[in-house]
Amino acid sequence: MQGLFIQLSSAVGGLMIIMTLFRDHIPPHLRDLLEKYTSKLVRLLYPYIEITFTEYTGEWFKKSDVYTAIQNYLTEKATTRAKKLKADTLKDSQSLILTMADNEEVTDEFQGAKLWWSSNKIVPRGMSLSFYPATEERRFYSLTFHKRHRDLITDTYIKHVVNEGKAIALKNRQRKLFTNNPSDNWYRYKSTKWSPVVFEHPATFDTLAMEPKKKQEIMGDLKKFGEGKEYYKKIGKAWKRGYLLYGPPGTGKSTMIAAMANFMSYDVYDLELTTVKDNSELRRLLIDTSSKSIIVIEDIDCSLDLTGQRKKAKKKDDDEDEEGKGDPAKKMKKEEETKESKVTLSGLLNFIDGIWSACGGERIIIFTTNFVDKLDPALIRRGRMDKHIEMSYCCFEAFKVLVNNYLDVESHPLFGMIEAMLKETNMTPADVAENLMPKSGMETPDTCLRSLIKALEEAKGGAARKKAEEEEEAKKKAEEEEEAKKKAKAKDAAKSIEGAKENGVGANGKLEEDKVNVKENGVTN
Ligand SMILES: Nc1ncnc2c1ncn2[C@@H]1O[C@H](COP(=O)(O)OP(=O)(O)OP(=O)(O)O)[C@@H](O)[C@H]1O
Ligand SMILES: [Mg+2]
Repeated sequence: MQGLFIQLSSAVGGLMIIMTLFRDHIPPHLRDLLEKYTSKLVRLLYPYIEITFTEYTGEWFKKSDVYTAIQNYLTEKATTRAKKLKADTLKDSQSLILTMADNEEVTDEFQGAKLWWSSNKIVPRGMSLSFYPATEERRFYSLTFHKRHRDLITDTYIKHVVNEGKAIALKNRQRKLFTNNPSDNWYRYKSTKWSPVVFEHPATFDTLAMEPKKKQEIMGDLKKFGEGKEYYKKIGKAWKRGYLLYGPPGTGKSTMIAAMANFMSYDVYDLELTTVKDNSELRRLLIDTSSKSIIVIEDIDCSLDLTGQRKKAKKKDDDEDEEGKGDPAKKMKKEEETKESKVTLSGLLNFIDGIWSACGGERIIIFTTNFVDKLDPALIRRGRMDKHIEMSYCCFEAFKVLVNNYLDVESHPLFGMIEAMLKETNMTPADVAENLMPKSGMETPDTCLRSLIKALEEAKGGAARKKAEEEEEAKKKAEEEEEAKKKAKAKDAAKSIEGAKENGVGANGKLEEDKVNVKENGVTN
């Protein structure tokens, strides 16, 4: 069968060559007829299908998203398979990349089907006015495959290529860190709600000091979330996840956020709540964030009144307002004060739970706090903040990560001593890291570790001193309270004697006894 196909193909090929060579000698009507039937024959015998993807769509200047996705997809294949490559920079990409050179071909395989991709360009002859940017060249990719794979390619493969290409673009893109602008500037010329800077934080889960088990659990959770599009759709839940990071200062909450953003290849929106005037501004800001992003509110207990104090403060204002009715200076002051953030807990909860939270695809929301107990339970209940992560003082496992990061040391005879000391002393990873970091460039790992031991000893001594001082303070306070109680009792007793005297109680009765007691002890029992 294959032999027959080859023979027929060469016959048709021969016919086409003859036609090209003797084109001018063939009468026009016969030439048209021959061309028509030859192309019919070619279509009949040629079992391959070709699809082209052009760089620009019908709209002016609009680069085709599908073309860009294919370009990204083929870039990965081309670097290992193509013989001719060209260096290029893709839009929003971090670095120089190698793409397929023009007229180059790479092969691909998908579920047993073999496919050929080629990159082509047409340079139109002669001068013409064009709306296409830069040059006159029109680039396109051609995909060739056997017609028996038609359904597989058109239904599944092309979608797969486009999705893969988009994922590659996402991974390689220059990520951004956004901070919110005050709303007074939102509608100025060229102004936006968020200001971006390039996000290049080096923290990763590898460099994060934490128990490995806990770290793995968080990474697994994030991975599951990132791949959970269909799952969230199935359970009818908005594709978002909330994390609450809590712990003392310097335990790595901000570092963890950076590591999460790098792990997921997400942008970060750092939301400063104190510059947001009210709930509607908050909503406008949040719906202006893009998909695949982390929205961070640091120190949530400081930026928002979550403990009911806002209501008290407001009530006080109202009282003052009543008193100072008609006073223009007070009125102005009040107007100025009301300009401050009026974002409420319910406003924040509405966004987290409400239908807006489902706009624009996957999002992670992270709150951090130093004082988890201060937070309103409504804010941190499961479902809102799906995962609570405690960032704690440095344990030995975390120390091992830090010592490896800072000193390239995996084991050392001093490790045993440090392990024991870390169990007894609370020291944050930030402090451990600070002590491990070589200061003058003359230190060896040994001297750095000894300096950490010294710091741990001091911290332990300091903690013991602090504890003793606290105990002393508590004892003193208890004694003072006891003394005050005694004095109050004596005062009461003296008062009752006076009262009894006035009422004429016998001079030798019980009252006389009490009087003696008061005189002698300063107290009655
Ligand atoms: N778990 C950790 N792993 C690696 N480095 C850490 C860790 N914790 C702290 N550090 C180091 O200490 C510095 C301070 O940490 P970070 O800013 O993440 O603490 P934080 O918990 O956010 O503190 P705060 O509550 O004051 O905001 C970081 O720059 C980092 O170098
Ligand atoms: Mg922080």
